[in-house]
Amino acid sequence: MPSVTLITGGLGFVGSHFVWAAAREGRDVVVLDDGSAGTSPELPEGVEVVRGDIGDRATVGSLIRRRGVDAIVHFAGKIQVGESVTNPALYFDVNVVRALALLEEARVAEVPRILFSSTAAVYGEPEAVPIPEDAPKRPVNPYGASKLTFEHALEAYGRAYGLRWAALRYFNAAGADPSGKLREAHDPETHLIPLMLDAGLGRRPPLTLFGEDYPTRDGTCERDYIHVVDLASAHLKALDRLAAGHAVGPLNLGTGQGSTVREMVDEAERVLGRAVPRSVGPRRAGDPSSLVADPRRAEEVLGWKAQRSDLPTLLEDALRSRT
Ligand SMILES: NC(=O)c1ccc[n+]([C@@H]2O[C@H](COP(=O)([O-])OP(=O)(O)OC[C@H]3O[C@@H](n4cnc5c(N)ncnc54)[C@H](O)[C@@H]3O)[C@@H](O)[C@H]2O)c1
Ligand SMILES: O=c1ccn([C@@H]2O[C@H](COP(=O)(O)OP(=O)(O)O[C@H]3O[C@H](CO)[C@@H](O)[C@H](O)[C@H]3O)[C@@H](O)[C@H]2O)c(=O)[nH]1
Repeated sequence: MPSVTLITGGLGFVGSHFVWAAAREGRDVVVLDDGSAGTSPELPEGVEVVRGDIGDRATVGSLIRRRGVDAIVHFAGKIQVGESVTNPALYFDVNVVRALALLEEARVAEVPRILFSSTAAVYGEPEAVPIPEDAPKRPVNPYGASKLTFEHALEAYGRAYGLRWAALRYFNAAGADPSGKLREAHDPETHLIPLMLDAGLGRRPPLTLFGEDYPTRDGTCERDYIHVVDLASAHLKALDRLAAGHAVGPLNLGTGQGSTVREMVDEAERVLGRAVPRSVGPRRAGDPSSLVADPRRAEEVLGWKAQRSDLPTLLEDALRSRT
């Protein structure tokens, strides 16, 4: 029987890019999204979109059975670090309680494999960068804690029930499809790249740099920005590996190269050809100083390497999607 993949959160930033990548390879996919992020990206013709909650077991179960789903790629969730500090109840509800309902329904329906969007936030403040997968996991915000909890559930389901799973720990998802038809559009937008490009384009207020007293080379936070198109290709490879009967487990998806906030702003100014108005503000709660992936395990296991994540390409793609 041909494979059918259920994509939760397929109307979101990373999920919509994955839907296109899968469809371009002729894969059969169905999207489940409750629309809570308020985005409605253009998706490939013919892709079924079910409006529903991952925690609604009746909806999930009937969808899995009706479409014959044999793999799940689970992107749906709440994603803002700052909001998770002020409203942890929401993060544990969506990212843990409802996600566990999805997982349990998948088990009952005998779905053999699942890919999960995890995050660098599971590591917290790392002891050393670049960060390998077996580094200590001590999240410093409820967002990271909620994602790590779901990873623990996957591990336990794998051991007890033979579920084959991968937890793909993205570092900072960024960029956009080179066609310009998809874009990073969170509401409210909290991510650095859209905020700084829009500030440079005069569409938003000046950018605030959150802190300049971090122990990094220029005092601003360092992150590892990974293009969504590279994320999508890693997911396809991970799905194939699971389908071939292999275990995958946790994998970092990053480039291994960190960029500071100031370096990002400098590169954005070059790509924009104009200044990004900005000021320096206090630190944002829950921000680790430096998060850079050691991507070697993903490269070995998946035979994958980031291709479009160099800063000029990544920012040019992001800019094209906003103009
Ligand atoms: N953007 C990043 O930098 C980044 C980094 C690391 C990990 N991640 C993870 O990747 C995943 C996707 O992130 P994104 O940036 O595309 O976020 P996004 O907000 O654009 O997409 C999430 C999607 O999930 C949907 N959703 C939320 N709650 C739902 C529910 N209860 N039931 C059904 N659908 C629901 C939303 O409507 C949205 O379309 C998330 O799990 C996030 O934690 C993102
Ligand atoms: O107006 C802004 C917005 C961000 N930043 C800084 O820019 C960096 C990147 O911030 P942001 O784009 O908000 O991403 P992160 O907070 O690093 O979090 C992202 O990356 C994490 C993994 O690193 C994921 O888990 C999260 O889902 C995703 O939101 C951080 O140092 C922020 O302090 C600013 O200085 N000013």
